[in-house]
Amino acid sequence: TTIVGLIFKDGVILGADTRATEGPIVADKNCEKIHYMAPNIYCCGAGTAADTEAVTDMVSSQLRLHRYQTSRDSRVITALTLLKKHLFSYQGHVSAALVLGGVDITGPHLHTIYPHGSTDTLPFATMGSGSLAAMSVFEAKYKEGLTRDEGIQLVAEAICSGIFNDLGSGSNVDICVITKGNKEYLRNYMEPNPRTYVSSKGYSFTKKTEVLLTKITPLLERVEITEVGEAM
Ligand SMILES: C#CCCCC(=O)N[C@@H](Cc1ccccc1)C(=O)N[C@@H](CC(C)C)B(O)O
Repeated sequence: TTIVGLIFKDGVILGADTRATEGPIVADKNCEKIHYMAPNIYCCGAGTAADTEAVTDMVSSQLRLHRYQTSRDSRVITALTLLKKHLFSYQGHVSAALVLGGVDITGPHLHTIYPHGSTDTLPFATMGSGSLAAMSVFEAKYKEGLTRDEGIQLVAEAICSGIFNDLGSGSNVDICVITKGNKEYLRNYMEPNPRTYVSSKGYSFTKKTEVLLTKITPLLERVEITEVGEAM
């Protein structure tokens, strides 16, 4: 996974790739890693898919109940505290590495949360197996006061760095733009790895191959079963 976040002029932008793996196998080519926490708060997840899904769902529900109790919009710090206390209590056994971002009455906020429960607050952040590739892009190009388009561009470039240089990341780029009173979830903002069109007409072989096949087929018909169940 490659997940990122940055603070720009008007708020926060989150980004993620869409690959889920099981060892060397791609288990899902287009999964969603940017989770809804509250109308103004989203969270990217890396690590064990089940853990990132479950922990963000749980805290999202807690935030919703808290909004009813307080009659107020959720704050990013509330989500941060609920997430880190839960992860810390499980001593790192819940393998969720998160990039939490949102805009509340106190302004824009971006945090990283590690599986053991430690957190950091930064103007730009990356997590997952592709985090080093993505961070190299931010270290080279991030600056304060980025416009919405500049921010989206930089997030997309950082995610693409993970997609093309980390085998644990791949497929598409998802982006989420959060500003005061507004959010845009851009699912599959980029699809830089389209599947090349597979001919529906089947395959055609060169003349030579056909000749070879006509020679081999009669031989195959003469294969005898030497022992029960054993074919030569
Ligand atoms: C779909 C499906 C099965 C997903 C299995 C599954 O959690 N894969 C993990 C890697 C992993 C972790 C621990 C044990 C085994 C396999 C994975 O792809 N994590 C990505 C993020 C999640 C949200 C998709 B990323 O961090 O690479």
